[in-house]
Amino acid sequence: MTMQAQPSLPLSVQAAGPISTPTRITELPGDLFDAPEGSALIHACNTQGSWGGGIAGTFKERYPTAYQVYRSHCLGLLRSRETHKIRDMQTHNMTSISVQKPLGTALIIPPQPADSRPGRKKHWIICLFTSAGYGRRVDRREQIINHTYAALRDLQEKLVDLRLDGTEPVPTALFSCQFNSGLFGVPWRDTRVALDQSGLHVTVIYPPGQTGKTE
Ligand SMILES: Nc1ncnc2c1ncn2[C@@H]1O[C@H](COP(=O)(O)OP(=O)(O)OC[C@H]2O[C@H](OP(=O)(O)O)[C@H](O)[C@@H]2O)[C@@H](O)[C@H]1O
Repeated sequence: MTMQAQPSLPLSVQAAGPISTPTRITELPGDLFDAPEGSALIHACNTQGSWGGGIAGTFKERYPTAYQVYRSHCLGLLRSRETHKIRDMQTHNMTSISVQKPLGTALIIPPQPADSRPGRKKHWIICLFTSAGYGRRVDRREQIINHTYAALRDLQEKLVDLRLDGTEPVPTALFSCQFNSGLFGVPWRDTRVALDQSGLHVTVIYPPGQTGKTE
């Protein structure tokens, strides 16, 4: 199945508009890896440098060089921490927490020449660092949601910088899976709210038979 990005909505990084702006998110059944050549595939990552199960395992198998870029990025930051301001889900007050880098950020990996295979499309890969741990050590749901908002803000800023830089090609469109909703155990509707509020134009692909949330 060949999927088209939202043709009337070229990739553009919009300032996060008011909540009432029309959603820029489309959900379609299919296979994320069928996304058009040159588009970016977004998935949720841990900060330990592991793409093990779930869709990450497929990313690792299809893009082994990109996986090494992701892993080196994580290992280089394992001893770095930074302070994040987050909203306490109970008191709704802003509070500061110390988190391990690169939690709450995005990593944009251009197509890696060594990952090219005959007949396979070249894709950018975007890692959203939404949980430090994985498996039994996965972060709590509210932490993952907080880091998702932060990582989407960081992605928006990095896409603006990429476009302003002008010396490098940019992803032709943004595609994602229903990230956080599998092994990270966060209901898709919660992540979808963060995605709606990010102001990004994203086509979300979900396996046929899994429910999407179409507008
Ligand atoms: N081809 C395809 N096309 C479209 N959608 C596809 C698909 N294949 C699967 N999906 C769906 O994509 C969503 C994400 O579900 P996932 O469980 O994979 O990821 P997640 O974001 O919840 O969690 C991240 C952690 O899981 C990983 O593995 P490890 O922890 O390392 O073992 C990472 O490394 C992180 O740590 C689910 O809706 C799947 O149905």
